[in-house]
Formats: sequence, C-alpha cells, structure tokens
Amino acid sequence: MVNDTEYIKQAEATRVRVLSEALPYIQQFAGRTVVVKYGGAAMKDSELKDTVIRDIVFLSCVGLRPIVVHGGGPEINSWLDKLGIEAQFKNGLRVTDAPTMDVVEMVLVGRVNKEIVALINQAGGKAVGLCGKDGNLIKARPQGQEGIGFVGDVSSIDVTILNTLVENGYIPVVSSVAADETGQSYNINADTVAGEIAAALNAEKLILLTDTRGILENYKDPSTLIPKLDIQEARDLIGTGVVAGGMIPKVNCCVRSLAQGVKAAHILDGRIPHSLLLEIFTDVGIGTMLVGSHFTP
Ligand SMILES: Nc1ncnc2c1ncn2[C@@H]1O[C@H](COP(=O)(O)OP(=O)(O)O)[C@@H](O)[C@H]1O
Ligand SMILES: CC(=O)N[C@@H](CCC(=O)OP(=O)(O)O)C(=O)O
Repeated sequence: MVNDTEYIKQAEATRVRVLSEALPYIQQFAGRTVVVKYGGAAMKDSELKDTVIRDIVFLSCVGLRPIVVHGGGPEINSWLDKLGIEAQFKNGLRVTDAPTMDVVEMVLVGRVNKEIVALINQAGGKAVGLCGKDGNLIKARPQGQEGIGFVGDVSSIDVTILNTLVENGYIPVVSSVAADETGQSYNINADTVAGEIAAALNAEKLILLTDTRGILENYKDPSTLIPKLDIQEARDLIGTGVVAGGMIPKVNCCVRSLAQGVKAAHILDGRIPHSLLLEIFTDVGIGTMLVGSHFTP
C-alpha cells in the first residue's frame, strides 16, 4: 500500500514527466508550420472531433503554426444520398459530374469548413475558413482520368493568404475545392491538397489523420505498425503491395511532399485521442513517420 506522500510524488512525477518531455519539442518546433489533414473516421465522432480541435489550438498556443486541411467524404456521401444522387468512385477518387460538384462545394466549403472553424474558435483559437479560391490560394487543373468529371489536381499554389493569416495569429482551415482560370470549380482529394500546401510552405510536418494506426506490415494486424521509414522504403512498400488501396495515394502524397522539402510526414490514427500531441511532443510517437533522405534525427 502506497502512503499519501508517496502517491502524490508518483502522480506528480508522471504529470511532470509528460510536460517536461514536451519542452525540447516545443522549442524545436516553435514558429514552424505543421499542416494537418483531418478527415475520415476522426471527423465522424463528436468527442474525438473535440480532442482533435483542442490539439490544434494547443499547437497554436505553444507557438507552432498549424494549418488545417479537411476532407469530408462521408458527409458528402450522406448529402448525395439525401438528394438521391448516387456516389461513385474511380481509383479512390469521387466521380464528380456537375450536380455532384455543386454538392461537394456546398458540403465541404459551406458546412464542414464552417463547423471546424466554429469549433476551433469555441476552443479559444482564431480560425479562418478558406477554399482554394480564396486569395487565389490554389489554381486547379483537370486530373485527367477518363470519365471522372470535375476532379482536379493542384496546378499552382499562392501561399500569400496563408502567410498573412498565420503571421496574424489565425489558424487557416482549408477545404479542397478550387477553380481553374475560367472559374470552373474542381473537387480535389484533400490529402493531395494538404501535401501540396505543406510542400509550398516548406512545412516542418505534414500530418495525415486517418482511421488506421499508420502504415502496417500487414494491414489487418495493428501490431505490425512501421514506426519510421524513408522515401525509398515507402516506395518499396508500394512496389511489393504491402501498401495498398486508400493508403497508396496517402503514401505517394507524403513522398512527394518530402521530396519537395517537407521535413517529416506522419500518418496517424485519428481515432486515438490526442494522437497529434502524442506524435509531436513525446519521445515514443504513435503512428508512422516518413522522412526524406536528408533527415538527421
Ligand atoms: N499497409 C497498410 N497499412 C495501413 N493501411 C493500409 C495498408 N494498405 C492498405 N491500407 C488501407 O488504407 C486505408 C486508409 O485509406 P482511406 O480509407 O482512403 O483513408 P481516409 O478515408 O482516412 O482518407 C486503411 O483503412 C486500410 O484499409
Ligand atoms: C476527388 C475526391 O475524391 N475528393 C474528395 C474530397 C474530400 C476528401 O478528400 O475527403 P476525405 O479525406 O474525408 O476522404 C471527395 O469528394 O470525397
């Protein structure tokens, strides 16, 4: 049986250890940009949503510069369903005809974006919602697959509006809709947008929150998490088929951003409460970290 003094000592030791462990990371990352892609399962559960939002506000409060890029695939599906429009996908991308494009834009830019903005503001942050059209942030071009409609790729990025906001203490929240030169709207995969923004800002980190632990040797077995790998190892995992399905575009987008100078890309389980803080501010980490060959620990 532990006496009271011992108990208090132990409890303090644990709390202080966690805080104290965070200090070198806070110092290392102060002033640095972290692009967080938020979507999928972590967005469906409202309690989890609150912890993700609090973590983002935490990052901002301790001096990092978070930029949020959000998805919302499941919410688009549910509105398409209500409107009697069938959701269709080709190689993981939503087939986007004109009526679907309208719904994607209304749901992502109107509903999901503003909800995240409001939640961040309620949690004490200062968020501003944008899509690719605002401040000419993203110019889109057709992705080019036959029969996929208004699915876009990032043609160019102008980060002026993001820098203006971040320098004034705002947290930009970006939805993945952008226009081409003619003003035509395009639906871009949110992971792709996050990767391109991270690269354009030369970010410290690109963090993709998803619904799996990270990259797994065997995707059915969570105990096979690969904690760290470099660009070549990541490419090999795609080549050998270990990385498959929806994980392929995620890994490709991490690899592309690393090749363009982002220091580290992380694939994390958004279902684990506070996975963002655990990955950034503790020695152990919690998901998969991908690094470029230039990385020195
Ligand atoms: N090696 C792997 N490690 C982890 N997940 C993998 C792997 N290979 C394929 N996957 C699949 O990729 C999925 C994640 O992609 P996706 O469902 O598109 O995520 P999101 O909806 O968050 O964008 C996982 O749920 C898993 O089924
Ligand atoms: C072209 C394309 O597929 N766009 C995605 C954009 C949203 C997204 O990426 O949402 P998640 O991250 O939640 O999947 C879509 O329409 O679903």
